[in-house]
Amino acid sequence: MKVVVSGGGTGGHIYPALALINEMKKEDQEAEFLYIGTEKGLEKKIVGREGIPFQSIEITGFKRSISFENARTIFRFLKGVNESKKMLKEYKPDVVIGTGGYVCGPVVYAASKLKIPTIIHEQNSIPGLTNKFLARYVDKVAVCFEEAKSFFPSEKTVLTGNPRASEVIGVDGSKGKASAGLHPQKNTVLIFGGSRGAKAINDAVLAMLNNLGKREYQVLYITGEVHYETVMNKAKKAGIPDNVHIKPFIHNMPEVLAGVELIVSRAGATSLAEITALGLPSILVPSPHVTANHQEKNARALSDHGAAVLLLESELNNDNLLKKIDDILLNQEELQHMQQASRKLGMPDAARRLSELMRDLTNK
Ligand SMILES: CC(=O)N[C@H]1[C@@H](OP(=O)(O)OP(=O)(O)OC[C@H]2O[C@@H](n3ccc(=O)[nH]c3=O)[C@H](O)[C@@H]2O)O[C@H](CO)[C@@H](O)[C@@H]1O
Repeated sequence: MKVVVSGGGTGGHIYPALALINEMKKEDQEAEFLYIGTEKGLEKKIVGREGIPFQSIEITGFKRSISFENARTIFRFLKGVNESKKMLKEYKPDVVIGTGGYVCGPVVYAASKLKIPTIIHEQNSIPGLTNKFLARYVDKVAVCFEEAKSFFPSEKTVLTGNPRASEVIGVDGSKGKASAGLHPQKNTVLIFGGSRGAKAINDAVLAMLNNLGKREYQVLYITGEVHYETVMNKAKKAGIPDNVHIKPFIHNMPEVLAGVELIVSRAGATSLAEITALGLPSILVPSPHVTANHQEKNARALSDHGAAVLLLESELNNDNLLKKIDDILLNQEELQHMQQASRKLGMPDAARRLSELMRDLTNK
């Protein structure tokens, strides 16, 4: 089977695509893949590391106001459709899947016009612009939240979950701890702001560095590549405690997640799929800068069930973040209670479900 995968911009769209590819490779060693992304998104670097053939098109997102830039975006979309058609005619895939981000717009649209079977995968509880646009052209829509179903035509929409959930299961967490230089036995809180980092979380962590140093537990703190230098300069001035480990980005996230006890993060849908698959408690600070405030809705799907504590960015500061970490990590009963609630929401067989949907569509 030949598969074209397209999705990009941020990790939340790329890692599910890679997890699906890994599952399909396990099921069918002959399966072949082509990833279509952009040069500018995180996908070029991340997909490149996996040794998956990668081709790029040029595309940008729509601005909310009518502008000259939008006219250029429409021009780039049409150009992207033509480029995609050429790539698809040459590669001749059996199926094309889009996992979100602007780039999959022209790729999946072109595939549907060429009558190639198409699927989109929507990770969030509220869909993004590109998937809303593509929904009418594709054969199937795979979603991860019950709530997302209402945005798509019911006859083609299927709840599969996020394939990245399957990827974190059965992984050796002690390897993750060792790779990050962490103590093997100490309880650990992992703090990160999605795949690109978040300034609001970084500011709160920098302000509590000193107090974190007084704790028995240890901290793995991921700043996001673009924030790393600034954070390190400030952290060095404040003094970095021995139990706090700071990194720009982590490439073996499944191993690391499997080794920690508590998460502090944004509420990106792919991170949440990983967290619930592992039954990890979390403190979620949804980004207020996303379409239709979808991260808050994602976060509430966990906090309403006692699996996570919701902390709005408007209320975030070093004192209440540290207190919430202490309340969970230093209270075994609360920790276990949240672990159970989180695990109940996990969909660890998502990769198989999505892969099955792809096969059904191609009859292979
Ligand atoms: C600002 C924005 O538009 N964010 C969106 C983006 O978030 P973002 O890209 O931040 O997505 P998620 O938090 O859902 O996923 C991040 C992914 O990156 C991985 N990771 C993260 C840090 C790291 O150092 N190493 C690493 O591998 C995580 O394990 C996870 O697999 O896509 C999500 C999924 O559609 C959406 O819900 C988010 O709203």
